[in-house]
Amino acid sequence: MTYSELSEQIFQKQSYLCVGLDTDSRKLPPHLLTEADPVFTFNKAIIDATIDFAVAYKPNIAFYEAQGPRGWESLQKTLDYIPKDCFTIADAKRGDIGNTSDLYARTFFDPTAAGLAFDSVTVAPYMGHDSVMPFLAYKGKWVILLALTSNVGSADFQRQIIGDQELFEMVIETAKTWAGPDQLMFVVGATQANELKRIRELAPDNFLLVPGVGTQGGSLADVSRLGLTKTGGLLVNASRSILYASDGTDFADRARAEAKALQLEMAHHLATIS
Ligand SMILES: O=c1ccn([C@@H]2O[C@H](COP(=O)(O)O)[C@@H](O)[C@H]2O)c(=O)[nH]1
Repeated sequence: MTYSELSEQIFQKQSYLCVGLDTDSRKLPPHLLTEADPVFTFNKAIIDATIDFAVAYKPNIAFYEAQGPRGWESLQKTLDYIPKDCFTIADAKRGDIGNTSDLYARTFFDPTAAGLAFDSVTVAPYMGHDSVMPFLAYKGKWVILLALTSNVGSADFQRQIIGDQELFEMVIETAKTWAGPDQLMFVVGATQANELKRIRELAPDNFLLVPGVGTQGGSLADVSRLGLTKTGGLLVNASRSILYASDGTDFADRARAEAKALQLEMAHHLATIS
C-alpha cells in the first residue's frame, strides 16, 4: 500500500486505528477452544467485528511463534483473511547483519520465496544501516523503525544524550537519510506523547505507528493533537483493550464496541486538522 492510499483510507474510514492481533492462546474465550484453529477463528471474528473502524492490523509475531508451526499457520491464514485495502504490519522487531536481515525481509515480504505478504515490518535500528537496508530493498514495502518505544526501559538507551540530542532523535535523523516517508515510519509510544512535538519537527511527513493507548494508558487525545498531520500521519494501535474486552461469547461485540469508541474519537480529532 502506498502513502497516498493509506492516507485515503484514513480519511475515508475517518480512522487511524490499527488493531493489534496479539492473540494469546491462553486468553481465548473458552468456547473457541474446541475449534480446529482457535487462534484463527478468534482473529477472524475480531477482524469481522472491527473492519468498519480500523485501517490497519498488526499481528505481533511473538504470539504466533510461541505456538510453533501451528502458530505460523494461524498467522498465514489471518494475513490472507485481512481485506486488501487494510494496511498490514508484522510486528516482529527484527534487524541483524545484512545477509540475515535479507532473510527476515523475505520472511515477511516475499510470498514467492515461502514468505508472507505483509505491507510492513517493525525493525530495531540498533545494528545500523546495513541491518535495515535489506528490508528497504523491497519497493512498495515499509520499514517501521523503533524510535521511542512505549515501555519504561525506553529510557535506558533511547533517551540517552549523545552530543546535543537524544539517541531516539539521532535514530530518526539518520534513518531519514536511508528512505523517504513513502517507505519509512517510526514507532513512538503513546506514553511518550510529550515528545511528539519534537518528533514531528524531525519527521513532519513520516507516518508514526503509535502503540500504547488502552491497556498501557497512553492518551489518544494527546497523541492526536501532537501527531496528526494533513495526510493523517498516524496509525494508533490498540491490542489487549480490544481483543480481551470480554472472554465470553460476546467477545466480538465487545471488541467492536471498543474499536468503534476509538474510531469515533479519531473522527473528532481528524475534523480538527481539515
Ligand atoms: O513501543 C512499543 C512498540 C511496540 N509495542 C507493541 O504494541 C502492542 C501494544 O499492545 P497493547 O495491548 O495495546 O498494550 C504490543 O504488540 C506491543 O508489543 C508496544 O506496546 N510499544
